[in-house]
Amino acid sequence: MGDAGLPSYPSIPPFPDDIETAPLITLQLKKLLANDPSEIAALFKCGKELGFFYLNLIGCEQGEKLFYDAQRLLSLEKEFFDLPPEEKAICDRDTLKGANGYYGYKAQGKSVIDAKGTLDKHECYNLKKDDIVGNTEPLDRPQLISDNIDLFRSYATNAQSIISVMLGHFNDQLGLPEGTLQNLHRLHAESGDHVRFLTAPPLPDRRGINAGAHTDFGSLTILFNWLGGLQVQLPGRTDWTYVRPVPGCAIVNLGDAMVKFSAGLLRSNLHQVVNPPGAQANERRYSLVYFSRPEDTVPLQRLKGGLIDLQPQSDVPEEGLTSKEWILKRGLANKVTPDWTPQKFLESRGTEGDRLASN
Ligand SMILES: O=C(O)CCC(=O)C(=O)O
Ligand SMILES: [Fe+2]
Repeated sequence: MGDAGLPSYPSIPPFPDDIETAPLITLQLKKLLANDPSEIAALFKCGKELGFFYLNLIGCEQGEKLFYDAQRLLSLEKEFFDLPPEEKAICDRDTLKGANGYYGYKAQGKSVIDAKGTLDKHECYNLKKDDIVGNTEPLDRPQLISDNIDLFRSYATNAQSIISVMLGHFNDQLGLPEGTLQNLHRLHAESGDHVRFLTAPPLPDRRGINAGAHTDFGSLTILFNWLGGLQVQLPGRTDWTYVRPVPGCAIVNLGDAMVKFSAGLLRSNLHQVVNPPGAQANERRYSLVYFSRPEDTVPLQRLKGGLIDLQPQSDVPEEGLTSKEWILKRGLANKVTPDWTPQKFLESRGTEGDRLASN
């Protein structure tokens, strides 16, 4: 039994009670699955206002399965990062065949977190949904990952199905033709969806940023973290506010694709990750993320119909990159390479570009 009274939840030092935390709304997955009208309205409001919310997974079979799979994946994640470097090198993103330089393992300090060129403080491993569910040939990976592929499959298919329910509600609230958003995110179509393992050691001075300010590139993100450190920039503010991890809840946020599809009606909020606060500061931090993204060939531009047609038209023509092009543009521009420039980094920013520029 862990801290939260939930079986298999890890024992961890408490998140401090004396720091400001972001007022994220808690939505009940159980109610969203049951098409509860007030929960659906609350989901839409969260999407328009902060773009981040807690999703309580307890109380329904699908949610509890996701929650308990996430706890098992946390143990696996710790084992993965403890593998010797030569094992992790099997799936190094810079040499991994078929990874486009993006999927696979990234060692600490291999990307930059700001335009000054500051190096990141985290390690991560991105395992593609297409790989997990058999849409494409598996990329090379350590045996540990292959041995646990059933757990990844259970987790990814369940996450994708929960995301599809939420996309359906956004679709209907936006007044789009039935099934529009869900049909741009089909499980068996190739996309940039992936499961991410992410870890960072405690920083030497217990301060500082381990993942820089960003918005997520895709549609919806389901995030599990156990220690604090995630921070959001609340609307109208330029400082950063911690998001308290809540046992039994995932943190869900909208990405840039939702902003583009909805012509700015929905919000993809800036966030960053710093060293855990208070009594948690000496701990290694882990997170587990499911990123959903539109299918590879989908152009990232405003959809037609419903409330979107009432959004202002921009004078600047839309770039209209496909989902795959957008991910690679954003995902590769922060790599430490000989030709990295601050300009390249700035040009690769997401829909938050204007907000960052105004800070
Ligand atoms: O580790 C976290 O809490 C957030 C991670 C994140 O924002 C990301 O991987 O995009
Ligand atoms: Fe993120």
